[in-house]
Amino acid sequence: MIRVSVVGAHGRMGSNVVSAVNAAQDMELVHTIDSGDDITAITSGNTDVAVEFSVPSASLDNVLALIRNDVNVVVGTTGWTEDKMNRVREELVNHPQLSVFIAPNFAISTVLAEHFAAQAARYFESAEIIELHHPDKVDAPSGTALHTAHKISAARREAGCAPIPDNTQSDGGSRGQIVDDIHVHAVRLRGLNAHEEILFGNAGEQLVIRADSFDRSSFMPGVLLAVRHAGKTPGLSVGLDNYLDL
Ligand SMILES: NC(=O)C1=CN([C@@H]2O[C@H](COP(=O)(O)OP(=O)(O)OC[C@H]3O[C@@H](n4cnc5c(N)ncnc54)[C@H](OP(=O)(O)O)[C@@H]3O)[C@@H](O)[C@H]2O)C=CC1
Ligand SMILES: O=C(O)C1=N[C@H](C(=O)O)C[C@H](O)C1
Repeated sequence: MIRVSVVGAHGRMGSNVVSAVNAAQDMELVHTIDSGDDITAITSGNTDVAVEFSVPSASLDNVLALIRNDVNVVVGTTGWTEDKMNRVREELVNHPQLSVFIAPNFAISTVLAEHFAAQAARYFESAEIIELHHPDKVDAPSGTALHTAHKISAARREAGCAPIPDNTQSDGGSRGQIVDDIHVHAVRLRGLNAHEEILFGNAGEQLVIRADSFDRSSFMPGVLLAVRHAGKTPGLSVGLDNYLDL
């Protein structure tokens, strides 16, 4: 049995993870932790893998505390910068057997959309991203959109693409945030869950790649897959595509 603890367990994602772990034949739920609880209760003595879905401002400290207690971590929380990931890498030097896995998105539809977008990126003059989410989300743009923008940009750089054309002369904020040269637009609308559209354009043609997570159950197979991989590839890794034969 894989012993699993959940951080952010009462949240929208954490509560789904608790149910998914309870339903998995090969997993046993140990600790459930939220804000105000003592995360150091999660140790290698009681837990093989901690799943962390909290808030961007707390996630790094939670992950560092779990590493110090020799626990593998699967992270779904957003807000990961290169600086924060470097802190994790530093901490892992003293725990070389551990794995920390961060996934900007655990839904297969979105992981594939991002993969296909990276493949398409070099064939188009223009690329923009629209992400659409429920209005209770605290961060914008989404972690997924940031990750997708970086992947598209990397693919375009590698292919030597020309800069994306844009003759905007004045912008009151309506052109979105520029992330690694890609314009990213965020919509917050009651009724939505998590959605992403990647738009590519050439003269006379357009390709739209769209992924829709209508329900948080869409993230659970990816979370369980990551839990089952935990500890097998020591160090920090990012993205569910690491575990898919793409
Ligand atoms: N990677 C992916 O596939 C997905 C990622 N996400 C991301 O996951 C994160 C959580 O989203 P969501 O579940 O909707 O958010 P919620 O606000 O519903 O849940 C957050 C939970 O974290 C808890 N929490 C807050 N601070 C701490 C802390 N210091 N230590 C431990 N727990 C804490 C909260 O507890 P309390 O209420 O007591 O403060 C709450 O239970 C977000 O960053 C979101 O973007 C979401 C969906 C999919
Ligand atoms: O907050 C959410 O809901 C989601 N957050 C993640 C993100 O910011 O990319 C993943 C998914 O889009 C749902």
